[in-house]
Amino acid sequence: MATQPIITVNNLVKRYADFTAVKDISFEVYEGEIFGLLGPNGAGKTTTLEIIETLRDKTSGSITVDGFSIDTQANQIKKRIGVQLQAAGYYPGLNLIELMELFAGLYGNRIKPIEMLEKVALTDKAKAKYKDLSGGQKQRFSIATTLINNPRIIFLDEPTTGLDPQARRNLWELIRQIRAAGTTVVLTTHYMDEAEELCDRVAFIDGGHVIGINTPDTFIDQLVATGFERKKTVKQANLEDVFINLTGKEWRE
Ligand SMILES: Nc1ncnc2c1ncn2[C@@H]1O[C@H](COP(=O)(O)OP(=O)(O)OP(=O)(O)O)[C@@H](O)[C@H]1O
Repeated sequence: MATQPIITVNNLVKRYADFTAVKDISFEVYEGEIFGLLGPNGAGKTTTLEIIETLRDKTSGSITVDGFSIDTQANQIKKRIGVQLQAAGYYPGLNLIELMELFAGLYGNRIKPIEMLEKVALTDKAKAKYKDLSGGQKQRFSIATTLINNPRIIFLDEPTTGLDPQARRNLWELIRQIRAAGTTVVLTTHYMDEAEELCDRVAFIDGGHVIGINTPDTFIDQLVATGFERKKTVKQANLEDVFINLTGKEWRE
């Protein structure tokens, strides 16, 4: 695993009126990794992501993305990152191919929409409207839109929330494929099994502070070394294993 930083956040602070949501946080994301931002509701994850994505102003601190400063080179950063567009921007009258063409036009990029849909296994829905997709398909389409500008880094905010077990696992595979194709992935999630399975490193954010940053394995080993013992599981499987065993691993939508 390369440890070349592609995102560097130094002493980031974000105040909303008299409330400080992000309190002097610093971290690096390495090129080629899947990096998770974890933490309770309201911890400051989305605020931090949106500042890095150039969608929100910071109060103070410095950020570089792929070598470009957010203060002076935001346009360069925008060209190099992929951000999930809000579903509200998905014009209801257009099908997936037409939406892809529209977004590509906004980026000034020439892409083959069908190839983008192929990347996320949605070619058979090419003529469908976004509103008619299942939850998993909507997430995949949304991820496809992040890839239009062939970005160096993509940002995914809770990409598997609300998905069934098959769709979650298949989305993990899709995210791994995107990483394998050379794109760095930064995501937030409230699912710790997802972070453990998918992320190379995670940062825990709480109350606007980074309270820990490491690989999932190192965090777990450190906790175990303190004498922590999980209540012993006597069962060799859990209900999710039953679910997958009964209903299979394929996309179900
Ligand atoms: N535009 C805003 N104006 C005022 N306060 C805001 C604004 N946006 C976010 N906040 C506050 O900043 C804090 C951090 O919010 P943020 O959305 O970054 O948290 P989060 O970690 O992403 O939470 P969640 O896990 O619930 O998505 C919260 O207390 C939130 O209410």
